[in-house]
Amino acid sequence: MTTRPIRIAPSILSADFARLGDEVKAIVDGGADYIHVDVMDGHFVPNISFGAVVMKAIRAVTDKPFDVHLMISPVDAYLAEFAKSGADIITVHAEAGVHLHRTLQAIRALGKKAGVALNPATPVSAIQHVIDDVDLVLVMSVNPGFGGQSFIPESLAKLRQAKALIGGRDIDLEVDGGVTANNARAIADAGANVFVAGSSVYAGNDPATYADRIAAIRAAATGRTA
Ligand SMILES: O=C(CO)[C@H](O)[C@H](O)COP(=O)(O)O
Ligand SMILES: [Fe+2]
Repeated sequence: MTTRPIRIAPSILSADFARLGDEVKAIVDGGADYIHVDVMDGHFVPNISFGAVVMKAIRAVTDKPFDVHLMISPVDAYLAEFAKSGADIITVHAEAGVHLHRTLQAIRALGKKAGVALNPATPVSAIQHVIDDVDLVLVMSVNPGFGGQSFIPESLAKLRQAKALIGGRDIDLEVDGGVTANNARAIADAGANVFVAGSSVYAGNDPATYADRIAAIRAAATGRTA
């Protein structure tokens, strides 16, 4: 199991968008460590979500770090806008452009933490030569584009490989897709320390349930009983 602090990052993709500010506040009150913001362009992934304008509007609700997952290609032209609109961690996909090294440097030059995401079919070796240019590695455990999908079991082996590549570096290992209290222990054992959870936190959109769901994932990930 990882020795890095466990962070729970609920994805607002499954929030009730008609009450988005309240939904963000509710997960903060429920114990979220990060706010995971899924930006989809209808080109890199087959779905469109929202952009920097919406993210900026919810930035005022909390001081918690915004963990922004950009499923955009090409992405470089949008980095400054997301940085200015309140992102703390900006994660781009390794598959989204041919100049990944330049993109990661651009994120750091904006004063933000740089993350790199891997689709399920992309090998860990794709980021071997940029590992010293990132603050976070995101292993997609579903094909990106939609919330509510099932965790791909092969992701556990991939997380172990990513953890081995990270070694002793100061880099977070994030898992995204199909994360629940039932698989969080195995995921933590594979080396992840940042857990994105959309539908398993927001299902039913009842704010009264969020704290228990976040606590259950955290307890499973840390090996405690909820
Ligand atoms: O990046 C994503 C999808 O592309 C989402 O962050 C992810 O799917 C979270 O949703 P869920 O926990 O419901 O799987
Ligand atoms: Fe995501």
